[in-house]
Amino acid sequence: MVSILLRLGTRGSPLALAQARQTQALLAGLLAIARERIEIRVIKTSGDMIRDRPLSDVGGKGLFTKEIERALEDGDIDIGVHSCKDMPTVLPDGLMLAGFLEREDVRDALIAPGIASFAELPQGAVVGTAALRRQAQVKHLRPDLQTVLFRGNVETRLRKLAEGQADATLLAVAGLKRLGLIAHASAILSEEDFLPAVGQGAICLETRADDGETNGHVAGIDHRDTHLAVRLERAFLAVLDGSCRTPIAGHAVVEGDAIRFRGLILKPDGSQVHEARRSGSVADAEALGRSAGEELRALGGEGFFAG
Ligand SMILES: NCc1[nH]cc(CCC(=O)O)c1CC(=O)O
Repeated sequence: MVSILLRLGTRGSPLALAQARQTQALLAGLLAIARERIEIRVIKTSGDMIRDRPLSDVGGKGLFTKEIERALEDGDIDIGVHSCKDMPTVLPDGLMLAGFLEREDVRDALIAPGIASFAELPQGAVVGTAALRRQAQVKHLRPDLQTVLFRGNVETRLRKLAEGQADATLLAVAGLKRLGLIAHASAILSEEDFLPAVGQGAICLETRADDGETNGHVAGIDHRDTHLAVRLERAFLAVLDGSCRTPIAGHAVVEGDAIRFRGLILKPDGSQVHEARRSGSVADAEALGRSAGEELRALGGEGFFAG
């Protein structure tokens, strides 16, 4: 009988399971641990159960992570596998993000049957999206388009589109690829027009800070460039997300020891956008992120920030 060495906790959605299997394969491959010694445990989160409201109305961040973090704290699992995009900027005491898997494509895709590009969407077309960021970006580029709430996992949104609940939807390329559904994409949207959410396309591995053995394993599969980029992006987000109830986008790219970043805040109706850019050394990644966040916080002004 093989005794379990590592227990991975993940949501039960098909995407979350694909991410856990990818983590399991990397741990098995890079660390030469038998796959049977790495267990995947499915943990339902409140985000999976609340289906009918925008996540921003029910407390937003943390809904996909809280129950997994509790299992980590209770010692029921050793590693929480999360979409980095769904991860709050402040973690519970005693937990840490020990590593990141190599990032997938960070961009958003347009799914619109019979249409080949965003520009081709007819006047007044209806775009289904759950993310405030995507809604604001759609409205910024095309004030004539309508947006409707489109929640649920990737498969649910594709079904709603097929049922005619909207003319188009936007989904992360990363999720579509991991699910083998990228063929549904009508077009990949440019980062210039649709800057992704902080952490988009990256998988992060959360552990107990004092679990040296597990942290050693995770360090062995950690992807350096993804780790540095996401650290910058999350430092940027941390400056803004406490005070700012407005759409935020940001993406950092590492090249050797250099890192560059572009971040945005938008009004939810897309009528106004503020941008910050930074470049520097990877040694300063988090400081660069914070300073970009502070620049936007200072620019924000009326309409961007909650009282
Ligand atoms: N907000 C839901 C969510 N969280 C992570 C992904 C997949 C993309 C990723 O790994 O960043 C998605 C779906 C989507 O935005 O299309």
